[in-house]
Amino acid sequence: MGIILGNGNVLNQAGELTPAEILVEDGRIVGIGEKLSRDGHEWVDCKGGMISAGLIDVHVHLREPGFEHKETIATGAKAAVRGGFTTIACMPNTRPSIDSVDTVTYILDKAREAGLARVIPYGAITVRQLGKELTDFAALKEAGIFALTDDGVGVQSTAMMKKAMKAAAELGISIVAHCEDEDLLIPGAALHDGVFAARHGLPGIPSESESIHVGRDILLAEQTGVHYHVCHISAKESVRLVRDGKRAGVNVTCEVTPHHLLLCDEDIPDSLDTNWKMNPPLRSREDRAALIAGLKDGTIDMIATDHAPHTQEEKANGMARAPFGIVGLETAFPLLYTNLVQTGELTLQRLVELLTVEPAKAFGLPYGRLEVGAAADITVIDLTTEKTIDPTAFASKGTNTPFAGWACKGWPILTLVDGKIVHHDA
Ligand SMILES: NC(=O)N[C@@H](CC(=O)O)C(=O)O
Ligand SMILES: [Zn+2]
Repeated sequence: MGIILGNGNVLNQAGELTPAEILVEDGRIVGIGEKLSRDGHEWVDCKGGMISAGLIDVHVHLREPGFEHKETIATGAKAAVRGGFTTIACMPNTRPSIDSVDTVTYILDKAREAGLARVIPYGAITVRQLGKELTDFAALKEAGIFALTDDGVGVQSTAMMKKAMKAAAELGISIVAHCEDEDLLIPGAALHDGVFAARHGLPGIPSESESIHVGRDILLAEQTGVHYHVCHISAKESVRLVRDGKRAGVNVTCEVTPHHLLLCDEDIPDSLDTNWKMNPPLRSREDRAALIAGLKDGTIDMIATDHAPHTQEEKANGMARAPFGIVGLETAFPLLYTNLVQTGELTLQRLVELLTVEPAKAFGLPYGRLEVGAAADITVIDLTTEKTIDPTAFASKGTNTPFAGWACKGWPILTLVDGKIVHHDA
């Protein structure tokens, strides 16, 4: 006996929503049609919502092991499926960091126990993410990592990055980079080096601290032939470098976060609320415009949340000392749908692609498509009911978001992973 997702709509080739039912059996999509035979299957009402392939997020901080007070694999995976995400890749800046087979295995086991989203851990590029010594790439690959990254910090040494790319290319693993040149950082700087920081007399984080690494790494990727992916791109110069790299035939991809697409430094409240502090920082209005242009022309390949939960106590430490990061899994789709699709900036079809097939394509994942034969990773999204973002209702332990109180449409109501219902807002 299977499950029929009825009373829903799918995007057709032309990007229009058309009525469709989906039949799921044994973890796979086995039928898509306007009316399917009931045949004793369980029937689930999609209430007129959009049925899409499950969303994929390649940039999530789950905090376990080591920082379970901020998030656990179970709470993060719950937040993921509530946000419509069926596959998430989790970052290695845990304690211990994900630099050994044991830690990879620990995370995969915990994720299986939680039984919610697919969780695929990244492996660290360097031991303890200290930038000094490469981890055992072959062993990490064998253990099942998503890709390699030292996210949370940039790989400072150019020689180390080149060595990492060479080794990763040989093994067919992607190198994913948090681009940040620490030489250009001022201690305590928390916000973009732009109009807002200047108005408040605060030290700023310059755009070139990011773009210098982007440029350096694209040249190294060209040399080594590795697939190189830029995390949370934020500066217009970085977008330009990726665009040029792609034109030159370099195997470079990049992601952008919902917050960098929707906010800029001038939106930060004068109260200096630390829910507006994240790394990279919200940049200028022009940077934000360049990110949207990059999404439209294909320079930017995908959207990833950079879900980075921290406790309210930690965030209460003031702008200079509070940790960088905001949560994103439970608000990404409604925010993007309401503020980019409904405003006419992006089509619904493109938004869905940026969260499904595009990340799958870039990283060679067998997910992200709603088609017969595919794994039944499915998300149903209510495009009409408006609700206000309420952090107290999050499944995530983190409530650190600048979007509290925003009214949005586009809320995921049903999520299936491997044919199993893991979230149902009935
Ligand atoms: N993005 C953030 O602001 N913070 C991330 C680290 C990171 O992704 O660089 C975190 O781990 O909290
Ligand atoms: Zn990062």
